[in-house]
Amino acid sequence: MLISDIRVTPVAFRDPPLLNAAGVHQPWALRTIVEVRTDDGLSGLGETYGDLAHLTKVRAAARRLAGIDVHHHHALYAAVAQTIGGDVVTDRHGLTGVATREKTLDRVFSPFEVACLDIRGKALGRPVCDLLGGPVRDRVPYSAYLFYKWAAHPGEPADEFGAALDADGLIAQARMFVEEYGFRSIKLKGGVFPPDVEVDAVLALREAFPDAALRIDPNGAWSVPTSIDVGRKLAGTIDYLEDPTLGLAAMAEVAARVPMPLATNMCVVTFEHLPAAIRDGAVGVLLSDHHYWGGLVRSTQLARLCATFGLRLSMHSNSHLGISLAAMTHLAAAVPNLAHACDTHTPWQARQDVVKPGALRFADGAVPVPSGPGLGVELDRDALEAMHEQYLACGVTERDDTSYMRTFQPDFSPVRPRW
Ligand SMILES: O=C([O-])C(=O)C[C@H](O)[C@@H](O)C(=O)[O-]
Repeated sequence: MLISDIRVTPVAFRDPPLLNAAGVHQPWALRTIVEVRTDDGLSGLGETYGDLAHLTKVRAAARRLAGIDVHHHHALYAAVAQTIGGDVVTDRHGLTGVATREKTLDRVFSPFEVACLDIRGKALGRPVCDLLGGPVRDRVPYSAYLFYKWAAHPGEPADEFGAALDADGLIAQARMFVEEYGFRSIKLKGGVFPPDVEVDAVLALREAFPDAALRIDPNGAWSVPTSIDVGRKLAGTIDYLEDPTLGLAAMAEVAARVPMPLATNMCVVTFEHLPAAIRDGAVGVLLSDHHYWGGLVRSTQLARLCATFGLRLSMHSNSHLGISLAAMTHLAAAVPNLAHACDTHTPWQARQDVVKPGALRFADGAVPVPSGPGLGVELDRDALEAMHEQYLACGVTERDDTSYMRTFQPDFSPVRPRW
């Protein structure tokens, strides 16, 4: 089963005006859809980030992968590595060289790996989770993801979500998602308003949803003292405090002084970051994400390392479509030590998708693992074309707007803590 052809299609879809520590979501979210075809007529799907810098790397890699056997994960990884180059630079977390290169490589490799697993599953007539060790759960719990939100992007008509700029607005937003999707876990994207306002919002959510698992994530917007203060005020209220502050050293300082574990998708984003994080006790919960941990197989390896070193595991998400939701669900189904409901942006994004409806649905806050072969989702080619047209027309693409990219890539950092 040799790769014969790869099609890379950037798409854009409407994104509501969600507020976070780095600013506001743009009217358009960008993604890249990867279709891998083999010489024996099978095809598989992958999905990844859509900013121009990343898309350019994905396109360059796609040109080099013809002739590789879809079973040969290591050969695929090596071929993608050749297209990435070997720049050694310091990343924003002060870690050098290998980590930065590996981070780029893993991000570019991921959609190709997922597409190859989709093909291998289809060839065997088995779901992708069977290729990852088999399911340990047949439905994957997800979390409602609350954002402070403006009613509409400037100049645009109001959307169906409405505004949420205070505790009452967030509670209404949570009710909407809990009623429609059955979520039992709720995450608040914070770092927008003064910390005490956000503490009060979380306490209000606790009162409104006494049985829900709660978490808050300000994406590093708080100083060490503020993070400690917030952590202490939320003792007994949240399951974990996600990325309260920036960098491993600051996280370790906070972790030693708050009663709940700290979680991250910002200061541990590649395997090279793990030793120092474990040594310093900076993190208690790791948010995995196959889009940047190098695909599904490497994410199961990460899960094993977390089990070995006593880190709990949750799952991060960015604005995404159904191919990613399917991949996330297969991965989560096959990871025994996943301890928390996974993040997803689907409720914000489900109005338009590149996959045909039906295979993915939420029931009681969870997505049943698709049972069809491979990822179990089918490309809607008309929708793909329409969303590609939107990409060409939306104007974000030519700017390669990095502030836009920062909002959607998992390890963006505000320059310094804001509060
Ligand atoms: O930690 C997180 O959940 C994220 O970084 C996810 C997104 O980037 C989120 O902040 C967003 O959508 O703006």
